[in-house]
Amino acid sequence: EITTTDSQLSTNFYSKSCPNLFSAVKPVVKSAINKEKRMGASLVRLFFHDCFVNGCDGSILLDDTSSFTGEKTAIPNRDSVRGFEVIDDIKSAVEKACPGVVSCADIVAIAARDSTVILGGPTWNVKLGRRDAKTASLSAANNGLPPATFNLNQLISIFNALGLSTRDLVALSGSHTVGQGRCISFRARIYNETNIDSGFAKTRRSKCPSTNGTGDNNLAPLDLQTPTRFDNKYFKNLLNQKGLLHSDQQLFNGGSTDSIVRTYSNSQSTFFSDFVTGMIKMGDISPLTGSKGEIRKNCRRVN
Ligand code: HEM
Ligand SMILES: [Ca+2]
Ligand SMILES: [Ca+2]
Repeated sequence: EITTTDSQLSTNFYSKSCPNLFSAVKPVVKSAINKEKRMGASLVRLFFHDCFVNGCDGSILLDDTSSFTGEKTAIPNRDSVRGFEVIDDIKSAVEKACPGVVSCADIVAIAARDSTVILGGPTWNVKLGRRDAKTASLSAANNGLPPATFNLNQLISIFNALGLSTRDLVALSGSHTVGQGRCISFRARIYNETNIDSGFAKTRRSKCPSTNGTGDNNLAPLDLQTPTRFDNKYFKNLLNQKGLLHSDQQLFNGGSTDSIVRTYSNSQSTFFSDFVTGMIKMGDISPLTGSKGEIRKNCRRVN
């Protein structure tokens, strides 16, 4: 099932209605990353976790209320996805510049791009014109986001179902060149798997106890070399069996994606160019356009 449209999104969507949009967003992203480098990674991930669940519609931003359960408590998101306060700060700046015009879904897309650039990655023109969902789905978030336990075929399938290719899967996974994972996400890998560098496993075990429930939230960098720099070191790690997540190492484990990982490890520019292609395709997943959805006033609730 292909859910991407050759969308009605366009890079100049707000050029008349909000000419200063990009200059309103960027300094807020910049100052958030200056405060905490990891936030850049968190904002890139927020875009992924929005787009994979009913499309890039800002659904992930909706807070739970007494009468509504959104996506924030889904297993892949709870105690893990972050950056909501930064999105609020960006929204405030954007509302000041152009009240009632720019969707929260588009703000997430721009923040992901700006974060990538600030951390040293490639730039691209962000397609815009998404509108905000009036609903969110806990079950869709639980079912639509890939867990780190997936094998290569499962990863390929979940990406293909959204119109993203195997090459997009590998390129987009390259965003694990930045950010952190919790012990609970990589415990089984560092204790039970054999396709892992033994010294690397030993280092990671020192802060991630083997007992379930102990140290679950202890963090480790997804890229052991340059965790705050957007580069191709993640792929070099995979060649050395130093992927932190099971799903990372699946991309270089004797299967069909080995050659793509090798290509990216040898050519950062090829990685960057495929990453941009992947981010634009991911951003095209079933947007709400025209009169669908709304422009939220507050990204955390429907109007
Ligand atoms: C291919 C399937 C993927 C799986 C199984 C996966 C899984 C994960 C897991 C388990 C974590 C650590 C979460 C935690 O322990 O709290 C993580 C972090 C992260 N993921 Fe993925 N991911 C995938 C694809 C992607 C994609 C496509 C992107 C973006 C385009 C992305 C961006 C990130 C970033 C930047 C972080 C670090 C976030 C932070 O430090 O706050 N991931 N991912
Ligand atoms: Ca969504
Ligand atoms: Ca890196």
